[in-house]
Amino acid sequence: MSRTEVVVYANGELLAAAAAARLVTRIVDIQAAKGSASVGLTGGGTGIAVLRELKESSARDAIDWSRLDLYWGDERFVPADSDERNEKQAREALLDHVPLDPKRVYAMAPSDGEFGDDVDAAAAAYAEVLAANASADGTDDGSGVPAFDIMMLGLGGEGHTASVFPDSPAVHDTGHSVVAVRDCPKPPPTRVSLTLPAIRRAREVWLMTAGEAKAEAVSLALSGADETQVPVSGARGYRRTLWLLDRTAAGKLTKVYQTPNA
Ligand SMILES: O=C1O[C@H](COP(=O)(O)O)[C@@H](O)[C@H](O)[C@H]1O
Repeated sequence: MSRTEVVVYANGELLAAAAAARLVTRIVDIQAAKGSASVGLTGGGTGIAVLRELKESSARDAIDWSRLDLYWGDERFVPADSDERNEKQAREALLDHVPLDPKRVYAMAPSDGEFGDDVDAAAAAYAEVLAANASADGTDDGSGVPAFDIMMLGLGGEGHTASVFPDSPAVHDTGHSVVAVRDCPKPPPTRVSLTLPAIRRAREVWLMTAGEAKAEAVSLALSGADETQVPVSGARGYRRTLWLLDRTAAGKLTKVYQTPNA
């Protein structure tokens, strides 16, 4: 059975620090239980702030970084050295500072990588990586997507998550795990993204966001809005969906949620 939980923090800084602490605990518990853990990373302000907090935390040494598989929920299809790239931001914030096994860091291709500017090929290649890993780790249910332990995601004020935007081809795609995304309303316009069905292969989805601009989308998603109009509504973990919000992002919720020190 899947459960939804909402935790509200006083501000975005506290949210990022608390999410980083939560991530350490969860990864350590998962590694203790089954040897290794898999985590999907997100771009965006809050997602990168969480990684920065983790880098600064001495508790990060509790994680066995060599037994961690890292994926991305989406990537901006730009050159490898572009500051807009989610992977580059994640590396600077955390990944370059911890002893990861480079073979277990599964980045999506940049626009100057092995597939050149062919974004469809980049998406197809990532789908192949997911399928190979799902088969290797024994979690393939026929979808070709591993059962990620934790998928971290952000969201946009218009309701996008990963790079799945409202009423876009990606949100209507139920036949692929990874898609090329063009003409994004938010720049950069070309991206690679997991689809909603692939996201739902995660045991836990953590939706993390701060700011008043996100309040409407948060409220719509938690009221069960149609995922084709509010894609984040369809981002659910099959065991748990955890919303980590600051007070302003939670500002349009009518129900009272757990609010530590908020
Ligand atoms: O472009 C993106 O935006 C979203 C949300 O970012 P935010 O800065 O508004 O929090 C993010 O989830 C996604 O990974 C990223 O590519």
